Amino acid sequence: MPESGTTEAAPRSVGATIELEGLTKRYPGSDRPAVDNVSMEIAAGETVILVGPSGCGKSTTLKMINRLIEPTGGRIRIGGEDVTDMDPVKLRRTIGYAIQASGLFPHMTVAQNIALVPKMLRWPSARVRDRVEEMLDLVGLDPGEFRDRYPRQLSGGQQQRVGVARALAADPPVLLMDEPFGAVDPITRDHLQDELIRLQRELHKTIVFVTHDFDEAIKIGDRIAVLREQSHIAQFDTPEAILTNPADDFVSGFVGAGAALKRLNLTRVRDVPITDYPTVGVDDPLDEISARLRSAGTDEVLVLDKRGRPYKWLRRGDIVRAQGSLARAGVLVHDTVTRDATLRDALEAVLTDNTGRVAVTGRRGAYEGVVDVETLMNSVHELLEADRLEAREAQAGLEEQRAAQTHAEQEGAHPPGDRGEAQA
Ligand SMILES: Nc1ncnc2c1ncn2[C@@H]1O[C@H](COP(=O)(O)OP(=O)(O)OP(=O)(O)O)[C@@H](O)[C@H]1O
Repeated sequence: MPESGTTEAAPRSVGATIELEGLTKRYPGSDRPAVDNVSMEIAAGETVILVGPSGCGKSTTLKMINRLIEPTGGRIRIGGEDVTDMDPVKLRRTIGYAIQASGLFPHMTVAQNIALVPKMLRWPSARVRDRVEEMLDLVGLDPGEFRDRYPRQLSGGQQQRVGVARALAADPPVLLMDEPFGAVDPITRDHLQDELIRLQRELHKTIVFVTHDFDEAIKIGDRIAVLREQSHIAQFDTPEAILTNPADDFVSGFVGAGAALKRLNLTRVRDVPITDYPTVGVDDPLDEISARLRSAGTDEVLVLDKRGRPYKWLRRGDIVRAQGSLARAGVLVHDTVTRDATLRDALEAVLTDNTGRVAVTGRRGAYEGVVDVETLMNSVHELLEADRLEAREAQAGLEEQRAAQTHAEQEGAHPPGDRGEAQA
């Protein structure tokens, strides 16, 4: 089992291995198992995504890992320890669990929700309090603002963040996530995905994540298990391998059309040049802003709010029309990306804001730079070019093989039924 470190206020346990061996679930009254004989090894600190069509058994597989559903056959080992027969309540205190629509208790405050498992584990109250603050900070919510709110006073995305904070509160080595971002709008969903990637870079938990969204799987997963009925594994590999080399028609069908464009999901904003852009503060005097615009050499500046977050794009003409106040001038920033966002997110943001660039933000949404549309287009071209080259090579290989086969057949060197391999 992983060490939980010292007994200080902020213990850090990293991920543990998960081994599923012949795991099977037969629901009473069904003539065939919902999950049939699944074996899988997940490394410590790895993020593994289970994807597959509705009803294929993803959730059942996931819930057997923390024994919310009792397996009818097979074994589960976590950190090398067989937990198949362990007290399920004890087991669940060592495994974080986050679900769609956050699963928060409505009559408890945010702080009480997050404190739930640490309290059950009888942590001293000062440590619980510190932990709640730390967790809220970790998921990008200001503790002062959110600690005492009730779930109904939060947006869907904020609820989901609290759900993740709660799942991580007792510092479990393993985190199970069942379509955690399934119920939020696409932009919030992208941001939550980015945050999970950032968190995981800090925390190194072992994460098993269920989704039926293949794009989400590509973005988040170190490896993806594509499942068919009864959780039979069609392919278990890295996103790159599944996109470029799907094991069979079922997997290609699941990967879907536009595999080249989907590769945009594999490149992150951090992988392309992020450049500086002229900025001004929302409280700066108008004449200073004008001077900044003149000296900037661009015909636009980015206005940051009091906390340094992108707020508005402001053009030269806007200042003239502003008549002394910025309130009605400029165009609000609708979408931003973090360094963990994919190029696809960035392209979408550029298209949403229609300014030719997107602002890149860091912790708590603070401005860090921009990525412009040319940079994005260059990367798209490079990706597509690489795909074309690969396709051309594959085609050339195929033609060579066929030519050799035709040649061999013409020579009549093969008895009937022989598939005609090329002769050396
Ligand atoms: N409690 C239950 N009793 C009987 N059958 C069940 C039960 N829960 C799930 N099933 C069946 O087991 C199969 C797998 O269900 P499961 O929820 O694991 O699938 P899933 O892949 O997570 O689906 P979805 O993507 O739609 O959530 C389905 O055929 C479902 O109808």
